[in-house]
Amino acid sequence: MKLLIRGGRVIDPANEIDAIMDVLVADGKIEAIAPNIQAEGAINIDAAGKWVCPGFIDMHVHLREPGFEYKEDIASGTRAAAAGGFTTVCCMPNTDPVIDNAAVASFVRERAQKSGVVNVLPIGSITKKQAGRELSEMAELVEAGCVAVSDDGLPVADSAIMRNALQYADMFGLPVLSHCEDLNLARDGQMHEGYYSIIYGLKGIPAAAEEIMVARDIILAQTTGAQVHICHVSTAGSIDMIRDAQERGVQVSCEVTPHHLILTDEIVGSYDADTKVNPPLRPLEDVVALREGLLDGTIDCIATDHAPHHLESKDCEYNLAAFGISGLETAVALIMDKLVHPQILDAETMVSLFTIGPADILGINKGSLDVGTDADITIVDPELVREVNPREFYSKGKNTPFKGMVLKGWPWMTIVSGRVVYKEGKIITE
Ligand SMILES: NC(=O)N[C@@H](CC(=O)O)C(=O)O
Ligand SMILES: [Zn+2]
Ligand SMILES: [Zn+2]
Repeated sequence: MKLLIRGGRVIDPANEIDAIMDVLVADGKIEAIAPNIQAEGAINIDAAGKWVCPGFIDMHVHLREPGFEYKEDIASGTRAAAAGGFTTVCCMPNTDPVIDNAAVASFVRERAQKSGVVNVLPIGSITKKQAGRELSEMAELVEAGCVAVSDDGLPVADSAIMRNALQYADMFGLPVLSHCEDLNLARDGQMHEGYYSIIYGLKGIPAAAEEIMVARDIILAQTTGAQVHICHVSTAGSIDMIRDAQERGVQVSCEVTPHHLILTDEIVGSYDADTKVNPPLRPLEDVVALREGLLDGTIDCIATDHAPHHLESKDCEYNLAAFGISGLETAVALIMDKLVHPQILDAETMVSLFTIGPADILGINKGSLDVGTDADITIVDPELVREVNPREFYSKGKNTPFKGMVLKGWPWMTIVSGRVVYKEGKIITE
C-alpha cells in the first residue's frame, strides 16, 4: 500500500526542510521526500495549502486505563490524540494499579495494540505504587517498553529517594520526569497564590511550591550528572533556574502546556472548575516568561498534560473539584491560533516543539521524516477555523476552559505507520 501526499508545505525541522514537496509512504515507512514524485498505484492525498509534518508526540498524557476507565480509556484517549494531531503519546503511570511493574506496562501496551489508534509509550513510576518510599524495578520497566519514569500527580518528596532514582534511571538511559510540588506549601490550595486568590477568596498555591522542587531537582541532577526533565513548568522563577542550569551544563529539560502558555489566573474568577489545574494557571508575568523560554530554547517541548476527568468531579464547588484539563484535542489549534498566527512562534519552531523536541528527550527514533522510519505524519490545515466543542471530543473528558473558543489552524489528517487514522474531523478505523 502506497500513499502519495502531494504538494504540501513539508516542515521537518530535524532535517531542516521547509518546502513544497511530495511525501511517498510505502509499507508503513517514509519512502521518499522530493518535489513531483511519480508513484504508480499510490493513493493520492492532495495536501496543497497544508503543513505536512513528522507525527506530533505528546510526552505527557493521562489515559487513565487501567483503573479509571470512567474518566478515559486507551481507546478513547488515543482517538482524542489522533483527532488532536498526535501520532505518539506517552501515558503517565498514575493508574490503578500503578504502572510500577512489567505486568501493568505490558497490559497498557497490549490494550494499545488492540484498542488504540496511535502509538502509546508507557511511562513507569519512579516509586512502587507512587508511594514515594521504594524505587520501582526500572530494569523490568525498560524491558516492558517504558520510555521514562515519573510519579506524576505526586512529587517525589524524599530527596534521598529522588537522588537514587536519578542515578538508577541514568543506568538505563531513562529520563526521570519530575512533577515539582512542595506538598506542604501547596496543601489545600485551589489556584495560584497572589492578587486573584485574595480577590476570589480561594486558598493559594505559591509559585515557591513549584520552584523549591525545581531547584532541588537541578541540584540533584548536577551532583549526580544524571538527566532530569521538569513536567509542566509554569513559573518565571522555574524558567530562570532551568535556563541558568542548562547554561552551566546541567542535564535538565522541561515541557510546557498550552494552557500555561495562554491563560492567566484571572479567569479562575468564573469559578468554572475547568480552570482548576495542577500546577495552577499563573499571572501574566509567568506567561510572558514561559513564552520567552519557548523562544530561546529553554523549554524543549510542548506537552498537553491531558488530564480527563468525569463530569461529577468538575461540576461541583471549586474547592472540591479535581485538578486537570482535557488537552489533547485543542493543543495544536491553541498554539496555531494564539502563538503561530500572531507571529509569536514561527512554524518550524512550533513543529519542532511537538516532534524532535520530545523525541530527543525520550531518546526515541521518531519526530522526523527520515526515509526508512515509521510513516507517522501530522497534516495541519493552518487556515481551518473551528469552534472548540467538548461535546464533539473523542475524549471522555469534556473538561476544558477553552470551550466555545473559535480557533484558526487545526489538525487535518493524522497518519500512523502509513495508516490514515484521522481525517477532517473523523476517526478512521477499518
Ligand atoms: N495536571 C493535573 O491537574 N492533573 C493530573 C496530575 C498531574 O499532572 O500532576 C491528573 O492526573 O489528573
Ligand atoms: Zn503533574
Ligand atoms: Zn500530568
